[in-house]
Formats: sequence, structure tokens, C-alpha cells
Amino acid sequence: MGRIIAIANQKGGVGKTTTSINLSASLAAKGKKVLVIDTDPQGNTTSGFGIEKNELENTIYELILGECSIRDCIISNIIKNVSVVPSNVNLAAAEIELIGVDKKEYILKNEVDYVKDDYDFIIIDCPPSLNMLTINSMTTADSVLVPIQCEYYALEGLSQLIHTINLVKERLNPDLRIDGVVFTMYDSRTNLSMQVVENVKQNLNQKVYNTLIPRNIRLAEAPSYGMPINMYDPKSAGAEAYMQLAEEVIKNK
Ligand SMILES: Nc1ncnc2c1ncn2[C@@H]1O[C@H](COP(=O)(O)OP(=O)(O)OP(=O)(O)O)[C@@H](O)[C@H]1O
Ligand SMILES: [Mg+2]
Repeated sequence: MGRIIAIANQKGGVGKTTTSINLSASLAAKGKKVLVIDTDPQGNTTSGFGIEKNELENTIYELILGECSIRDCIISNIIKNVSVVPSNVNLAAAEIELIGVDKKEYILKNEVDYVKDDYDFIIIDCPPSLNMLTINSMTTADSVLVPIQCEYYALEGLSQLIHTINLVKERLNPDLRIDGVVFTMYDSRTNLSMQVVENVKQNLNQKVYNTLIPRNIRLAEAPSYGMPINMYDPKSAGAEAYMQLAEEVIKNK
């Protein structure tokens, strides 16, 4: 049965999508079957895998509205061992269209239940907010992986995120746990990065992954070629880091 990990932090631009794409591709390179679910109307995970996001008949939007089933919107093996539930800007309207819908917190979970035995890992990229899509992702997930950018305001908003995770756990998904924290855009040349890591370790009583994702220009370039880093530049520091993270995630059962 697949392990379902939501990649979440309501802070924007911390590396959720970069981690979703490259952790998934690295797990796949290690022989794991992976489904990536894009729940962000920005659709960056979708386009990051080279999918033309505005020409899709079925996306997570249709799935959330009950207009298609999950199998109708999965794009299979976009790269070897990676399948994608795509998203695009249409999803931005879902929040409003869900007003008054019964049990709307469980829509994604009910669909993922049909396919979770088909995969070793299901990775859900969350939008930068604590909205109904993020709640759906957390209701679906076994655990939440929190990317934290190595910058001065890193801790800001984390208590709110943890509060949300705890609320979902209490009311919607009793088995939900925090998988761990992963530091992104780490710059070994600056004291700031080191300080952020130390600060978070001291103040946040959570598992911290040993892998530090470096700030690496190749990671920023890869999406414009529609490729994960291990295809775009497998020898880059970014590719190596995400491979190492994948290994840690596999061990962190
Ligand atoms: N390790 C890294 N090194 C260099 N650039 C990075 C790295 N990680 C992410 N980036 C770049 O930083 C920007 C934000 O990253 P990303 O889109 O992954 O964050 P996000 O948390 O998904 O953002 P959003 O909250 O908008 O969904 C992107 O331009 C991305 O290419
Ligand atoms: Mg994103």
C-alpha cells in the first residue's frame, strides 16, 4: 500500500513544488512507483513534468467537483515510474464551488483510496495556503513533509501550520503525522543558512531530515525544460541532494 506524503507549507516559494517533483523523480529512479498529485492552481508540478497544463480534459479540478474519477485524470508514466494527477488555473474556482458540499474535506481521500495500492508513494504538492485543497491533502495523507527555506523568516507561520495539522488530525484524519522538515535553498557559504537550521532544530520539536537541499541554479532551470533534476542534470548538486533525500524518505517509515 502506498505511503501518502503531503508536501505543505503555506508560506510561498519555500520549495514545495521543487521538492514534490524531484523527490518523486528520485524515488522513481530508485525503482519506486510514484503518483504525484498537483493540488495547486499554479500547476507548477504539472508543467515541471513537461505536461501542457492548459490543454487537459480531466484535472484535479474535475476530480474535486466529482465530474471525473481519479483514474480518468491520471497521466501515466510521464517519466518511468511517475504518474501525475495534473492541475491548472481552473482549480482556483474549486474552493467556491465546494461551498455547501457535504464531506468536502474527504473528496480527494475517497478518490485516492481507489488507487493507493497501485503505488509505493503518493506525493501531494500543496498550494501556498491553508485552504480546502490543503485540508483535502492532509486528510488524504499519512504524513506531512514540510520544506523550510533557509532564510530569516523561516519559522514564521510554522506554528500555524502545525496547528492546522493537529486540527486535521483531531477532526478528520487521526493517523496523520508530521513526516519531517527538510531544509531547502541551503547556502553553505552563509552563516544565515546554518543559523536557520540550528534555530529550527531548537525551536521545532520535529524530525529534521539530514539532507540539506542546496541552493542550486540547475534546480531552478529544470522546470523550464519540463524535466526533473535527475534527467536535466543528474550530476548537479541538486540532483544528488534529492537522491539522498529519497533514500532518507524510504528509510523513514
Ligand atoms: N534548491 C533550490 N535552489 C535554487 N532555486 C530553487 C531551489 N528550490 C526552489 N528554487 C526556486 O525557487 C522558486 C520557488 O520554488 P518552488 O516553486 O519549489 O516553491 P513553492 O513552495 O512550491 O512555491 P509556491 O508556494 O508558489 O507553490 C522557484 O523559482 C524554484 O525554481
Ligand atoms: Mg508550488
